[in-house]
Amino acid sequence: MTLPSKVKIVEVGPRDGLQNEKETIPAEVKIELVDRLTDAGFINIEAASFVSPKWVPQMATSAEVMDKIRRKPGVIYSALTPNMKGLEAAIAAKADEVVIFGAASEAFSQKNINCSIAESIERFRDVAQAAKQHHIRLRGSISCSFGCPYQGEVPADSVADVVRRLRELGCDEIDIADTIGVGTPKKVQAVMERVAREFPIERLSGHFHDTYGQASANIYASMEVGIAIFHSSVAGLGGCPYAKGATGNVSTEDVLYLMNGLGIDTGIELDKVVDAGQFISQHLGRKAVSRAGNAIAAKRLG
Ligand SMILES: CC(C)(COP(=O)([O-])OP(=O)([O-])OC[C@H]1O[C@@H](n2cnc3c(N)ncnc32)[C@H](O)[C@@H]1OP(=O)([O-])[O-])[C@@H](O)C(=O)NCCC(=O)NCCSC(=O)C[C@@](C)(O)CC(=O)[O-]
Repeated sequence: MTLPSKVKIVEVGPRDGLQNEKETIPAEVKIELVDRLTDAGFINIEAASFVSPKWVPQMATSAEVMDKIRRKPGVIYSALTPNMKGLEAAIAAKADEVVIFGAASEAFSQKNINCSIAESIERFRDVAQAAKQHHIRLRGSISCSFGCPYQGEVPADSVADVVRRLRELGCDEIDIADTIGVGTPKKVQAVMERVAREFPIERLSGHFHDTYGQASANIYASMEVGIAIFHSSVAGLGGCPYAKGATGNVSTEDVLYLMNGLGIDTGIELDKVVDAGQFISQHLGRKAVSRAGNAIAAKRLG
């Protein structure tokens, strides 16, 4: 199978990457991180999450971040919105895109957003209608598409069912997420081929956490079956608070190094992403979780 000549990389570090950090990160650090990523050339950055601050305290600065980042024309700044309260906050914050986020497993849906899959779709219905009325782009995200920390196996048909429901709500793009990083290439290809029967493949994305070190292989395998949109997290930051032990998304630096090596265009400057990864890692007081990021940074030191 041929690989795509160009892929879209959605940078989720400022949200998925930081949401799990225990120490409160000042808004100005989050703002500088987003601005650095804007300068690196991303056309889509997930910068905020309008959820309960009791559930995810780190995202309580989302309104300030969205207000003070330097917006570049043509760049989509996204925010998670699980319900109408979140959507109203996202409209006030002038989000370019809102993300409704469900799960392919009942157990994770309950743990993450405190409702069943069916209830979440009903909650999302109002959010989707309001987003469309306000001409805001709508993305859907499906957690645990390759396995659930609570129920284990997740059938591809379960993922396809949620894709169908999100399609009916009018999603412009749908993320197939490996929340706990358990996916491996053959399984990933099977799930991607199954869900591509429910939704245009060019608007499906792969969101891979790297807990078992499989994310880059899974990205390659996804490209082989036609996926050309991927999420990643600068410095390999992150993990979902409701998936114990889940590490961060695959690092953006590793993904860009892979794409550059394959001659696949991303429009993003790897060196600037390495700078951003080193910036946030220094603030957090720990090394980046990125092989390519750390190797490039070390090489600079000579
Ligand atoms: C979804 C809820 C709010 C439902 O929580 P709930 O308890 O069912 O909602 P509620 O309506 O009963 O409200 C409870 C409290 O939350 C407040 N509230 C209610 N909604 C909002 C809101 N939008 N923004 C701010 N506050 C809100 C509401 O005002 C109330 O405040 P109180 O009266 O107790 O002071 C809750 O379960 C929640 O916030 N969960 C957090 C989910 C989350 O952020 N998870 C991590 C992101 S998802 C993820 O990382 C996975 C992903 C996307 O990356 C893909 C992958 O890898 O899998």
